Amino acid sequence: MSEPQKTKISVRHLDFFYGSNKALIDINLEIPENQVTAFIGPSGCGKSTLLRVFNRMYSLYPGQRATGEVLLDGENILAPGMDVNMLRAKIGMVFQKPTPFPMSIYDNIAFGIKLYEKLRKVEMDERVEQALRQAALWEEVKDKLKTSGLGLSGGQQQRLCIARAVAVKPEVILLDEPTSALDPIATLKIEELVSELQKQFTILIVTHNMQQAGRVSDYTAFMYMGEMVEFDSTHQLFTNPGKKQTEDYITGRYG
Ligand SMILES: Nc1ncnc2c1ncn2[C@@H]1O[C@H](COP(=O)(O)OP(=O)(O)OP(=O)(O)O)[C@@H](O)[C@H]1O
Repeated sequence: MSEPQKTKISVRHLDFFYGSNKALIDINLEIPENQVTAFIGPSGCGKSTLLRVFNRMYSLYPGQRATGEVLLDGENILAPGMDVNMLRAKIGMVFQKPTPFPMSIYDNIAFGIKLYEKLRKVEMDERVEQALRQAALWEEVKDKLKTSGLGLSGGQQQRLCIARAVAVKPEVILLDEPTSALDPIATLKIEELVSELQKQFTILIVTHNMQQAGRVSDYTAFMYMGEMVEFDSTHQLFTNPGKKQTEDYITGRYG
């Protein structure tokens, strides 16, 4: 039943440094397209650092650097000539804490679109609606689009951030522990949404929660102390891990 997966992102011999501190060590990884890949591992193992490499978020900070290659559809995004703004249009990100802008629900979505496209009012209205529908938020907010995004509940705010990310039509969405600040019901909604969005996007999710990785992801990467210990289908990794370190972690022996 399984067809060969097309690779969306290839990571080759990636090292990452915070100043002289090496936080990622020779990471190699092939991330399949239109699948959900989860990154798990104990606190400090480098999950968020790796995620932030994929949209060059780190290059905003002096002293942080990555070496090696990260190929997005074959193009090295670490190359010095890479257009970082274009890259961030292709690779959107949602953070752990919901971070709506202090503006209306409508403008939260329109803001990002305006950075990349010039749309007429009707087109913009359509795009905002489409993004909110994709984030399963439209029905809850359609009558209050002009009110502040900050007035929404935490779970709604996180879906607004997801809407904001999908509105610019990215190819990849990075989710950095997107449910850790949410209650179980809001968490479930985001998890359902991830499954839905995977039809259109390649999704990478960092999570502390192994049950969540098991529920939402097709592939799982287990990291430990800056190294990629094991990468496999989620089913295989959780039922028959190839490495003792993975087994110890998923059976709760450390972490
Ligand atoms: N801004 C920074 N400056 C220096 N070192 C950092 C910085 N951010 C992270 N590190 C270090 O890099 C390593 C990896 O951190 P990272 O946040 O990627 O881990 P993580 O697996 O995402 O952890 P957690 O699950 O706790 O969020 C850790 O040793 C951390 O101390």
